[in-house]
Parts: sequence; C-alpha cells; structure tokens
Amino acid sequence: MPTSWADSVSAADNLASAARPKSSYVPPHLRNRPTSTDPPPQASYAGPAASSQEQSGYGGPNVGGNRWSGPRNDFRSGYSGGGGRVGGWNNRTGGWDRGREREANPFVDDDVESFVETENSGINFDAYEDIPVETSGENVPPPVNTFLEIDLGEAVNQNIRRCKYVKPTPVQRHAIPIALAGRDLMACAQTGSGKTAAFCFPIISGIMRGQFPRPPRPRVAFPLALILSPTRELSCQIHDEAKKFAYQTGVRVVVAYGGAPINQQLRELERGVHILVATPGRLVDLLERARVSLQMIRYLALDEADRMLDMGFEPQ
Ligand SMILES: Nc1ncnc2c1ncn2[C@@H]1O[C@H](COP(=O)(O)OP(=O)(O)OP(=O)(O)O)[C@@H](O)[C@H]1O
Repeated sequence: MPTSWADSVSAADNLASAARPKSSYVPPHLRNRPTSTDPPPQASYAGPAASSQEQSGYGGPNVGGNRWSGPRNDFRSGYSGGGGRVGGWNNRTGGWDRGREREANPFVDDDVESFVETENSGINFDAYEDIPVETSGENVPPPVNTFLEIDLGEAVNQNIRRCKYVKPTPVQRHAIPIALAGRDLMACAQTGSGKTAAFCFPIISGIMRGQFPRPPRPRVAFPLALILSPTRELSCQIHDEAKKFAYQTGVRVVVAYGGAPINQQLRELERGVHILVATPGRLVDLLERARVSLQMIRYLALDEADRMLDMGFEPQ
C-alpha cells in the first residue's frame, strides 16, 4: 500500500502504464527523423544523452562526467537561444539586451512596493528553521547555510540581493547543492517555501556556465531548460520569479500557456529562449507546430508534478 506521496504517484504511474501500451510521444516535425540516439542534424551537437565530453562541440554543463555543471571558471557560451549574440554571460553586460531589444527591469514593481514593505514576502522564514528536512539517496551533497556558500555567479548573487533574500529556505539549502552537483531530485515542501528558486537557481547557473552549440534551425526555438507547470497562473508566477533571478545574466526566460492567443508567445519564442516555462497542453501545441524543439533540453523541472498527473497530463 502506498505510504507516501511518492509511493502513491509511483503506484498511479505503474497502474497507468500497465493500462495502456507504452509509446513515447513524437511530435510531427520529429517523425521520420533519426532517433535520439542518432546524431542530430548539427555536427557540433552531442545530444542530451552524450556519454562523453569529447563529442564534438558540446562543452555544456557536462563537466566531470554528469549532465549538470559543477563550478566552472569560464562563463562563456556559444548559444544565444536564437535571439542574438552572447559573450561572457556572468557579467552585468552579458545580457541579451545588448542587441535590438532591452531587457525590462523585473524589479521595478518591487521597488515601488518596498516603500510600504521592506521584507520580501512577509513570510517568517526563521520559523522554517524548525522544520525537519529529510533527504534520501546515496552520497547526498550536504546542505548550505548561505547563498554565498554556493557558487551561483555574481550576476545571480546580485539578483538574490535585489530579491531581498537573506538566506536560503530549507528546501533551497538542500536542493540547490544537490541540483548543482548534477543529481536528479524530487523535492516536496510546503506552499510558499521557496521551491521556485530552488530549481531556478541551479538551472540559470548551469546555463550561464555551459557552452552550447547554436540552435540548428532558424524560427524554431531550442530552449536549454524546460519548466512544466500545471496552470497558466503558476507558469506566469514562475516566469516572473525566474526573470528576476536571471536578470542581466544573459539567460532569457519565456512563458507559454494555453487559453491565450499563441501569436505573442510565438514572437517571444522567436526572439530567443533559454528557459521555457510552459503548461503541458500549450507545449504540445508548440511542438506540433514545429515552433519549439526539445532537442537541446539539458534541464527539466516539473513543478507540482503530482497535480499535473492528477490533471491527466501524464501522456504529455
Ligand atoms: N530565501 C528566500 N528568502 C526570502 N524570500 C524568499 C526566499 N525564497 C523564496 N522567497 C519568496 O517566498 C515566496 C514564496 O516562494 P515560492 O513561490 O517559490 O514558493 P513555492 O514553494 O514555490 O510555493 P508554491 O508551492 O505555492 O508554488 C516568494 O515571494 C519568494 O520570492
């Protein structure tokens, strides 16, 4: 009998898989193409399942033999997300606003609010210190006590200060080092405990430090990270937060959700995207229109995965 959330999800998963034949979804633009184990069209792309760094061209987050980067000194990347040039990303001038478009300051509204409120969210994070945290798995990287203990890069550290985050919440203390070490992670923590930053910081930092080939096709968005969330509201919230964390890092975050006209979202995608925040239905739509490819995805986050399964999004 399932004893925890994870058990019930896994039991539901097993039931669902047993009930129907296993076939993975292949969007139309990828049908009749080489399988993912075959070399992709661009010679310099070593693919998400690359087992060796020696494969040509991809110097990405695969440092030290795993898919996620450990700390690196060179913060260069050859990938612009399709939207323009990038140089050194981990500096204040390395943003995507150096070309035709200016990066809007996502902290503008916060500054207005700070006249009436100096604390970040009114949540008493000190009380969270008493919350016990359990981790399982082998050789779990130890938690950190401060953001400065984690090498997220100066641009992200600056954004953490702009967000007025003084210290990491428990889920952040544990999850960020685990993700930065290149490990897969499932985390459960109560609402409002800072899970968004827990998965966004390692993704942004990994993209800043990685080296990626240019997207192989124009007019198709090749995000490096995908964050799936069940609803439009949640996706917009994550997008707003992620834009703050990624401000002036050069990492561009775009959101796509259903129930709204797709054209504006398509235009945003055409300008370039490193992190795509999407609801499952709209993502499938974009894949079917061949406007987004998941071929270059290095990071996948499923926010509220239990809810997405409850809502029947498992096939997507
Ligand atoms: N280390 C921190 N210090 C102060 N505030 C923080 C910190 N981390 C996150 N916050 C703020 O706490 C609030 C809640 O965070 P967030 O929305 O990420 O929580 P969550 O766990 O994802 O919640 P939900 O389960 O509702 O999605 C946000 O306003 C966020 O900016």
